Amino acid sequence: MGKGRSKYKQGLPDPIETYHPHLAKKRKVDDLDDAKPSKRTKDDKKTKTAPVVPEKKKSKASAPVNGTKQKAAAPLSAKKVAKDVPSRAKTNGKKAPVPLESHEDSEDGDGDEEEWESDVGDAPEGKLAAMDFMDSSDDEDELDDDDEPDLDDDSDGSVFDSGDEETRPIFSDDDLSGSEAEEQLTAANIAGLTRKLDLQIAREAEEAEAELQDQITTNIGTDEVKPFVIGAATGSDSEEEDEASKLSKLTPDLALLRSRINDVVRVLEDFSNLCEEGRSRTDYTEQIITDISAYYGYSPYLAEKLFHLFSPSEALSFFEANETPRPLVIRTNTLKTHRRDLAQVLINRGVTLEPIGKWSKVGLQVFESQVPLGATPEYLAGHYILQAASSFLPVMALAPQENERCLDMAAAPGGKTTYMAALMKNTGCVFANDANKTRAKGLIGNIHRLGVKNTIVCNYDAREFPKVIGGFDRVLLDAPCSGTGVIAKDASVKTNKTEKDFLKLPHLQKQLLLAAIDSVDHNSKTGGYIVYSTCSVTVEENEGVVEYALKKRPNVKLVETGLTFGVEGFVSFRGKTFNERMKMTRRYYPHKYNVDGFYVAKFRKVGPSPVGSGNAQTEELIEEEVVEMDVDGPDGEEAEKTSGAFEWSEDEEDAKMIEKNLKRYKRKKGIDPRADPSKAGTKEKKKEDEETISPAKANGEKRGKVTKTKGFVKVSNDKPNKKSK
Ligand SMILES: C[S@@+](CC[C@H](N)C(=O)[O-])C[C@H]1O[C@@H](n2cnc3c(N)ncnc32)[C@H](O)[C@@H]1O
Repeated sequence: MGKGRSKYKQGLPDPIETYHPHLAKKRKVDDLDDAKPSKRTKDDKKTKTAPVVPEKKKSKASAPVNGTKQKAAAPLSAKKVAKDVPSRAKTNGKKAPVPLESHEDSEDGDGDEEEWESDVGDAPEGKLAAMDFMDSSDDEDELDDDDEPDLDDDSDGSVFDSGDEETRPIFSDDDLSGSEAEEQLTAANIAGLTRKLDLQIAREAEEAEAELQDQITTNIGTDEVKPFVIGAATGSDSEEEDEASKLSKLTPDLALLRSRINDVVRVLEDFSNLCEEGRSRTDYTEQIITDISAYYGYSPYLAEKLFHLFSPSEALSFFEANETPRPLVIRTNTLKTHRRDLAQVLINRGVTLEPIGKWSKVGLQVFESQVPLGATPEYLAGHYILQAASSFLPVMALAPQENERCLDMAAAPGGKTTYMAALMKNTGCVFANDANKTRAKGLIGNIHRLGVKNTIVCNYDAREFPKVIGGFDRVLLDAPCSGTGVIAKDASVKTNKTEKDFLKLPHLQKQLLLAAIDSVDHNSKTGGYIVYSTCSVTVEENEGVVEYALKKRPNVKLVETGLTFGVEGFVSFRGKTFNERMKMTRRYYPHKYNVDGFYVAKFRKVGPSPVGSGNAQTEELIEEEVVEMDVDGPDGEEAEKTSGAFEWSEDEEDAKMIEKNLKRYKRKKGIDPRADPSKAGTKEKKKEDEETISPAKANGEKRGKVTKTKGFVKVSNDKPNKKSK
């Protein structure tokens, strides 16, 4: 059976709210087994026979576990371990060409097409033409400047959970003619869904059994047991032990490592009761970061950065979720078909699928398929695109309207551009830009295949906007990023992102965001919005960038994204305080929603950009302003003042506030505030902050007086706007 014909089963995704160490321990070893049958006996045996901690170690702090004394696993040097021994992540064979993996990728992520190509290679002869449409984004080109971040590292695609069994979503009103059709569809799908349910029930039974076994063998759940998890303070008790310790550094016992990770989580979450005498929280935290780094194969630097985003148990859920692929999702191209029709055709071809959830009317989650989805006649005809569910979100937040003029600043390979065009029903105009020429070619391929007719592709460094062209109604900046949200898809992120990347990328992102803001027409009758998104979960690439933009451009304000789910953005993080409105931004996590990690922020431009802005690349970055805020910490008075300075709590206060801030800004820049006749904010149109993001509604929304496609004319930035609409 060729790869393309393999079944790629997709279990029903379960959002994991909280990590249960005692459950996961067993599951983890099973995962290892699944991935590498040859390891099965060994690991399995170890889990069942080895105690959580070896019994030899003698220490006052050790507590009896199942009648034995616990022994701490030797502390491991993560770097050493990562170098010398196969980590858990490496042993699970994720890099092996597993059909499930290749099908998990989506077209709007880097390198996705490469994997699909191999599928097509195995497809029947007549379908080989599919390669023409799919060889678009396997290129690894970078921007010319060596010092620029690696532009091709961003794998933007990710996919979304369709929801749990109880709340199985139904097809939306717009694409179902009636309940009869739905019934037919469900009946046709029933075999696949039943199989899926059976698998889930079996898995739950297995987990329950594992939990029972676990409690028997380790006494986890018995509160009196204090885990002894950190190496003895005085060092080893014997030579024999030293040897054992050395050996374990070379060949870490994954089950033991795992066990210690679980134990440390327990300690950190109930520190006063479970901590060992003389050990600080920092000791435990350092230990768990070292262990996570070794167990999952992350650089210690990144493991630490990611660990601190969550509570200890949630962090573990996050790392765990990164070990499993997200579900495969396709987006119906409503320019060519309806979701119901597409679903029916694909079901007839042997595809098991269902709508991804009530929040989307165009997404279908695929559980199983008899055919390569990148080579069906419907695919070739552009009836759908393989697209991560999380990739829908920024476009839904942007909510482009018919006849508007929109810019997608970093567009290749075009998953979001083509969705924008579909929401706009091929009216108005979308400028789809990407700095990478080769990737831009892939963008053109997708645009053609999906029948998009309102889009102009261009190839600029987006920091050159709005010098290239400005005055847009809406701008999407799906920024190049570190990809810490898509580790399940690209495990190389675990080790190849350095501290330097987390300085360079935010710098670029800030420049791009300023350019995005400056490219929007604040006088737009229907729009005036900017959406910033990344497939990264780090604060410096998200809230840090947004905060910077708010400070640099007091003429924008954060507004609700309109997205119906997602965790609120941080208003404070490890001593940094952000604008209060930051909670309007949305964070998405794999362990929480079974989507790739993502971030979405929406701004409304309420006044003109500062005179003289217009080339974000050359504009000086005022990092100090952000740093200034940090020093006082979250509760500092100064921080309050600073953050409040750019905050609009009441709409009616906007005009005054904007004017004041603009004057202050101009004075700071040495510009006479009276030189600019435009009164910031006074012409602000009355608009709802909360936009409806339902694509159907977006498509059907009442429009202003905008008529046809606006011409490809240079509109000077924020000058009294005379462009013809
Ligand atoms: C996250 S991907 C975009 C994915 C795309 N929005 C989609 O949905 O298919 C980021 C893109 O930014 C592009 N890029 C990087 N630096 C850029 C720059 N300075 N100007 C414009 N595009 C840039 C990269 O080539 C890459 O295609």
